[in-house]
Amino acid sequence: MADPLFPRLALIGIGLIGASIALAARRAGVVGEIAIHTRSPATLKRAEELGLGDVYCSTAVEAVKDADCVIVCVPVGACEGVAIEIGPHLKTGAVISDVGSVKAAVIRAMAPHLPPTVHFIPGHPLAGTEHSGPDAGFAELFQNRWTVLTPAPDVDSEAVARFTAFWRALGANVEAMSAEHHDLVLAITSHLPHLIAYNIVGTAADLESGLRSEVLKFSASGFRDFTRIAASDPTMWRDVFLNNKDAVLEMLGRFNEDLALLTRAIRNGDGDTLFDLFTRTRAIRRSIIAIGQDTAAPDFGRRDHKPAE
Ligand SMILES: NC(=O)c1ccc[n+]([C@@H]2O[C@H](COP(=O)([O-])OP(=O)(O)OC[C@H]3O[C@@H](n4cnc5c(N)ncnc54)[C@H](O)[C@@H]3O)[C@@H](O)[C@H]2O)c1
Ligand SMILES: O=C(O)C(=O)C[C@]1(C(=O)O)C=C[C@@H](O)C=C1
Repeated sequence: MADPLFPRLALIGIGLIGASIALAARRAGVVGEIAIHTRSPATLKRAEELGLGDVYCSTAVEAVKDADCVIVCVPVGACEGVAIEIGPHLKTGAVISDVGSVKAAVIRAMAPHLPPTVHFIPGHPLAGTEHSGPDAGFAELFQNRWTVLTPAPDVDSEAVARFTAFWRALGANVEAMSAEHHDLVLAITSHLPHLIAYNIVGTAADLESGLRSEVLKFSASGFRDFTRIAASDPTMWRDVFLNNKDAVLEMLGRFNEDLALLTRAIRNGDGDTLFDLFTRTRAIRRSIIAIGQDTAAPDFGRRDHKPAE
């Protein structure tokens, strides 16, 4: 059997994403030993019961010792604390990454605490569900989905190639781009949709009780899809909005302008405006399905969007 890409992989945080990485990496045979640390002892015990790793560590320092690759799988707001803790204990030449849904803020928070002897390759798998915790993980999560990497331009290309190969072995398609571009694209494709879902479900929940019970009773349609998204982890999404503020506000501004136009069209009985928009959006959905990416990333076509080595 070929040598593993990383003899020791350390996962810090073992929820939906950490557990899915553990299962997928094990199945792909790309790692030797998997060391796991997570904040709560109960979750660490559960990870052990599920057989997600080989070594279960009560501290992050213990988990990263001699690790060739460390992936931090915690909420965005917890990344800085983890970097402070593990920074002095990282193996020379190790790849250090994360899976945070926001990139620029995570890089600002982590980079100052990492030694120059490691290769920092931030990442974001564009795959997930509304579930969290280690029981939610599954090996197929990354299959045919995008993972975006946002290494600084001067990061060692061999390390980037090795980490790209790791994600590809987990079934992902890999793209590299700048952290700022990532954050702008994800603001419209992921963060705003979640904000809209949280808001519409909140609006329904605030209706007077008679109407609210009707909403719940008849929610077998579009509203139900929103409730799935709005069931996503509150800590994770609080951190996303606190850490991608500018890009989300930019997209929210555009969204509100477009919503005002639709509001006016409805008030004025302007059916053409409504029909034209709905025709355009239906075509977008059909083109996404036609290229077989209804579960993958949208078009990132911009100058700083380049395939990973
Ligand atoms: N859920 C998704 O759909 C999704 C998709 C892609 C990326 N992400 C990103 O992945 C990261 C993890 O998300 P998740 O869905 O796996 O969350 P999760 O809640 O399922 O798991 C997070 C884990 O991190 C642990 N943790 C929290 N703070 C910690 C700390 N300081 N030290 C050690 N462990 C700590 C928690 O105990 C938990 O086990 C987030 O940054 C999120 O933005 C999530
Ligand atoms: O499918 C879902 O439930 C998701 O919300 C996954 C989703 C997304 O918005 O597409 C959520 C956040 C992540 O950062 C990446 C993926």
